[in-house]
Amino acid sequence: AGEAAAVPASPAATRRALLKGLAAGGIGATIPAAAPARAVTGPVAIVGGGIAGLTALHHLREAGVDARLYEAGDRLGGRMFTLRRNGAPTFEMGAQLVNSDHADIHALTARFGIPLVDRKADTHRSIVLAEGRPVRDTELADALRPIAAQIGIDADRIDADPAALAAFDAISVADYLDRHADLFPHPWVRRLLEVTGRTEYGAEPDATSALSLLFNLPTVDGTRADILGGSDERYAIAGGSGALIAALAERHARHIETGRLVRRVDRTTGGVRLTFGDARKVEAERVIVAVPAAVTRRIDFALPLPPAWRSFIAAMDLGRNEKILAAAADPRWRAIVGAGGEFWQTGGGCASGWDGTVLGEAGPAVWTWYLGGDEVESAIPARALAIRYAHDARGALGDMAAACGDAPVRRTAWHRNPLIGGAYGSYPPGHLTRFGRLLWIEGADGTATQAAPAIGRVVFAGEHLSDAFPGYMNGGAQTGRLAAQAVLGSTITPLAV
Ligand SMILES: Cc1cc2nc3c(=O)[nH]c(=O)nc-3n(C[C@H](O)[C@H](O)[C@H](O)COP(=O)(O)OP(=O)(O)OC[C@H]3O[C@@H](n4cnc5c(N)ncnc54)[C@H](O)[C@@H]3O)c2cc1C
Repeated sequence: AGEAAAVPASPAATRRALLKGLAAGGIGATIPAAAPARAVTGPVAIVGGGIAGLTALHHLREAGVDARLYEAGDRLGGRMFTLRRNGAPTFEMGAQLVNSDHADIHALTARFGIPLVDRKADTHRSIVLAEGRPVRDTELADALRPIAAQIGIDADRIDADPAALAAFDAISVADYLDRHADLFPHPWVRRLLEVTGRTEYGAEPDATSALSLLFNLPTVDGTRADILGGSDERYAIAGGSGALIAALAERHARHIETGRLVRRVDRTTGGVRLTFGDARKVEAERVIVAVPAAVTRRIDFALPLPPAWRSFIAAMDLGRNEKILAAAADPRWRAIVGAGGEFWQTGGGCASGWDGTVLGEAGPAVWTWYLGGDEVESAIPARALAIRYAHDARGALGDMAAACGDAPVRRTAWHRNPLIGGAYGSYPPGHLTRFGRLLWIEGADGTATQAAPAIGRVVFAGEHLSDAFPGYMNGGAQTGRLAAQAVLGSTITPLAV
């Protein structure tokens, strides 16, 4: 559809393999024993009504378990939030894009009969603007080839030697790029790697492990380069990500309570007790805690947890990303990048953008400007930022300022939301070496080969605990499914619809 096929890469498989390497190499924290798989008899409480908690609820209810979900806010969905206001454009405030290998999201949407819209079906292009100048595809491939080859060599070393893996994780992206300064034919090539890292991890290059370079960053093959190797961002949920949340909520409405902030989890003789912000209490046999990484430590876990888990909870954090969403009366960028293309730039303005229109329904087009790391701290109001970014990107996208005109603009600021605390899992140097053995790892048959988040009566879920899909809706749904499996003591096949 106008763009060459993606360069084959599989960041999800790479990350899963690296985590298995950490476990095999005996590096990092000791794995607490997983809860023995045994059928649950009493009620199960689920804390957090994002996709992780809702998926856990769904699978438990389908298995006939007496499960109940408690969400602190007055809205379900967490970081999946399609904002609809009468008379205003529909804005996708959080997650929007679904990859081809996001099996749990594919399965859940199919289960509820919600189509996934193929964003790449029509003509589209990716444009890179280097210091204001559009870069041709072959020039991009030539510029990235030396550093991509070096990353490939390091990936092979890591595969062969777990100690090399820890050494690689110990340094930051900035350290790695400094070490290989001679591999950048132009300064903008390094800056491009830095901006893609900010976008994907929400952290500055000196605060992100060099391992991240092996996951989502550029791949080169012949004359073709992919900025986000392997993350094909091919689909969007028809009617917005909120459509899946609405379907799950409707199906299980009688088992969901909103406005229920859990402050404390403690032990009873037969199970656990949750204490809410208003001092009310409920008891359950097990609890699945599916709140974002950064707010897990606001819950008082007054029961035995392995010291490694206490350290993990203290260290878990989220990167900072946000969207500036600008509705457009005249989406003239579609003639340039199409509805499925994207824009990247180094040197000024916003690092990336794409058509963020909620697909599968009528309504105005929306452009997404995507900010990461320190960019989110800008105190400039959303509209002024949108105009500034449009001006900086005009060399690639044409007159965006005129396209968006006076149409509504929204800014998302997830890092300021006290129930969320950031965008998605962030991995500073050394973090995965220390805590990689505490994540879920899924085997080829859909069962967990590492179930460290299942600790007796408490089971943790959430995108930040996923082996292969952190930072994605799919990581939330996958860990919710694995948590439900741990409680049920039996396997749920992700592709069963
Ligand atoms: C700007 C942005 C863009 C993104 N884009 C994409 C994308 O294009 N594609 C993609 O796949 N992913 C994307 N993501 C990531 C995706 O949104 C998340 O990975 C996923 O939605 C996380 O789901 P979760 O259930 O783990 O957590 P959440 O959605 O954060 O849900 C956790 C819930 O717990 C609740 N909670 C917190 N504390 C308590 C408490 N004490 N008691 C009770 N409830 C509590 C919260 O209110 C929240 O509802 C994006 C995220 C952001 C921020």
